[in-house]
Amino acid sequence: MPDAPARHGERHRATDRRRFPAALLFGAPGVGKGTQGSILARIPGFFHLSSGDIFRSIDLGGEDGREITRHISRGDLVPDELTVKIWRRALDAHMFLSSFKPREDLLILDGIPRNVHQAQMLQEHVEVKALIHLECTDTEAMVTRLRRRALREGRMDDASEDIIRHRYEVYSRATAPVSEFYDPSVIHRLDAIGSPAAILRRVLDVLVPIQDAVFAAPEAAAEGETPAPGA
Ligand SMILES: Nc1ncnc2c1ncn2[C@@H]1O[C@H](COP(=O)(O)OP(=O)(O)O)[C@@H](O)[C@H]1O
Repeated sequence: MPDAPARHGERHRATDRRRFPAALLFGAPGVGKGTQGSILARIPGFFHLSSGDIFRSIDLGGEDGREITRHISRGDLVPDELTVKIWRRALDAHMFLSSFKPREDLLILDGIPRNVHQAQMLQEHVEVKALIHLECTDTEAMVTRLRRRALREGRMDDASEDIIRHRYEVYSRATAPVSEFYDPSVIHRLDAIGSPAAILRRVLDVLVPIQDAVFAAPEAAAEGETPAPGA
């Protein structure tokens, strides 16, 4: 059941205390996380949840929507408490509608966690089995890609080159350290240069064995695997 809405600023306490096995799609803006995520979303057994997509689907006229817009339009991160609250609400809604089926689907998170504090907050909700770091050293190529995406999709976070460059600065300062939060055994660094299919193959090489291991024992998956720390 979806949780009762937590007030803004309150720590979100999920009523469903399961920790869902998850893989993180990680990397700089424009590196292709969303492309891989949307392909994975079409494969049975994966459930892709993008924090950016969640924010873009929120009613911009409401209180949360106005605050989110303020941060996104500057290329800044949305505050952690609000981010995790809304992310968890979206996850609960998908579970309620059975678009996310915890017994069958490996959760693929895209765009979250975006700093170490979010990584700590998410520990209560997910068990990170893999962090897939899509790497591309050609920042200029990615900036060009984002400018094209802005024209195509009208995204406010890519509206100007200044905002895009600010997003890179936020990535290097706040997001890149997230990969050090996790055990090195779960980190997979993949070359993000290549066709979507070539990169998909690299991503699946990591994810398929994890999916097999997590869902091989149906009763373990049915229990939602590991209880949250302190549960
Ligand atoms: N986990 C998060 N924490 C804070 N802000 C976020 C988070 N995810 C997305 N955002 C906000 O939404 C914007 C767009 O995110 P996203 O769609 O993931 O961008 P990209 O795919 O280019 O990396 C970010 O620049 C940020 O302002």
